[in-house]
Amino acid sequence: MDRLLFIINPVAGGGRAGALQSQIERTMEKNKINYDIVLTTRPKEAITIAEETPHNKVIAVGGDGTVNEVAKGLINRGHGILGIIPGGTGNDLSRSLGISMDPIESINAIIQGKIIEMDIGCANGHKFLNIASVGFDAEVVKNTESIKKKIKGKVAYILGVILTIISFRKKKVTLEIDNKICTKSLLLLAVGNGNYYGGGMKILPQANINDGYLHICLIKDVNNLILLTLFPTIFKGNHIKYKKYVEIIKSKKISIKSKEKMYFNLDGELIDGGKEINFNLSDHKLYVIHA
Ligand SMILES: Nc1ncnc2c1ncn2[C@@H]1O[C@H](COP(=O)(O)OP(=O)(O)OP(=O)(O)O)[C@@H](O)[C@H]1O
Repeated sequence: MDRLLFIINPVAGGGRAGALQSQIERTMEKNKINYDIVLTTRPKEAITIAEETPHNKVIAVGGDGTVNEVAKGLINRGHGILGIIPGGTGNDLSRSLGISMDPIESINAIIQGKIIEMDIGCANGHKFLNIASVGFDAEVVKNTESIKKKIKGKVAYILGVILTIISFRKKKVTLEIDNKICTKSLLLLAVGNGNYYGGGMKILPQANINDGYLHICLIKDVNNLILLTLFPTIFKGNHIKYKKYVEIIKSKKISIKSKEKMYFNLDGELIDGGKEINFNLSDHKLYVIHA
């Protein structure tokens, strides 16, 4: 078996990922697997570590932020296999890959090493693995970022959602999906390969990480009362039953244009998209260890 590299973010999940180190060491030694461990010391360091290491299998131990950084390093490098031991707050990509939240099971999945070739999405040229979105939820990310400076954890997400419901203004946009053009008043547009975002919300229940399509959820302009009814149903993916407000599509290419500047959420990171955002699939794939 290849020598494994575990990149542990000691602050992810409020220290939960750091606490997994001894369990990883014990399991690797018991199974006589060669491994190395490195602990990140600052944000974004995992990108450089993954990009420059000679190890073929690189395991991210942390939350979605850590996983994205390790994936970015491997994509920049052009080869390598990503493994994940969930240790963060959200762990949305792990959920989409069916990786267990139980450390014993996720470490065992690394040892078994079943590999899947994962699609990589692009939004205005920025690569993403899980979900990119525009509208209400991108605004939630923006509001949650400022709240997180004062309050950590799930409470920050909940407060971010409440603040966004109060302040959000819906957007009139022009969409082009598979060469069909339409104008819509939009609450949100989510595009992706994974199913979950925002710490466990099943926004794209139909998405598949390796089917060669981008999956799209379009939620039309609704009033706050319907939004409050619809919102809780997203956690289990039941929002798709509300066909009057929710449209589910799959496509290879989609673009969104607006008269106003738009921000988009790219796997949890907020990016200025200008007045036009183009989504497509990259020609490259990422090898990932799954459950
Ligand atoms: N040693 C470190 N000190 C501070 N931040 C770090 C360190 N190492 C990595 N980071 C940063 O920690 C951030 C959060 O990591 P991650 O998403 O994996 O954990 P999380 O607990 O799920 O976080 P969040 O709740 O913010 O989503 C990442 O953006 C990463 O760049």
